[in-house]
Amino acid sequence: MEIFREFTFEAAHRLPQVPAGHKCARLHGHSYRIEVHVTGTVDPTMGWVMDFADVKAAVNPVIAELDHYYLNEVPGLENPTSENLARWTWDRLAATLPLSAIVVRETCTSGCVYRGQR
Ligand SMILES: Nc1nc2c(c(=O)[nH]1)N=C([C@H](O)[C@H](O)COP(=O)(O)OP(=O)(O)OP(=O)(O)O)CN2
Ligand SMILES: [Zn+2]
Repeated sequence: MEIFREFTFEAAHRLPQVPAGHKCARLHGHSYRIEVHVTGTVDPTMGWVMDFADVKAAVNPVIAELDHYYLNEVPGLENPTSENLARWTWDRLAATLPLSAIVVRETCTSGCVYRGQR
């Protein structure tokens, strides 16, 4: 079974590798949404994989490193694409949660899904 919790944060970024004149080379911001997906068996007594509150407690410190920051200045996010942000988030959480996917939504219509190594 897989459960997920969504987290939101606001941040600024620019994409340093895009060609000159690309709109994403300019400083701009997003209301990011990140889904953290966790997998496991359903405990027969509790009826859940894990308490959503425990997912929240594990993820909130990571979100705090991103919220209202300029992502390009966050170590490891010098090129803060959705893909790199998903991988960065996975790497921060993989030791503490049984992750199955990280979903990053940069806009209402664009994002990525990352399923890393466990
Ligand atoms: N594969 C990726 N492509 C792009 C990324 C990315 O992280 N991974 N990021 C961007 C920009 O950050 C951009 O701000 C978001 O892209 P886009 O969907 O083009 O945003 P818009 O809301 O401006 O889209 P429109 O539908 O054109 O208005 C670009 N590409
Ligand atoms: Zn952007």
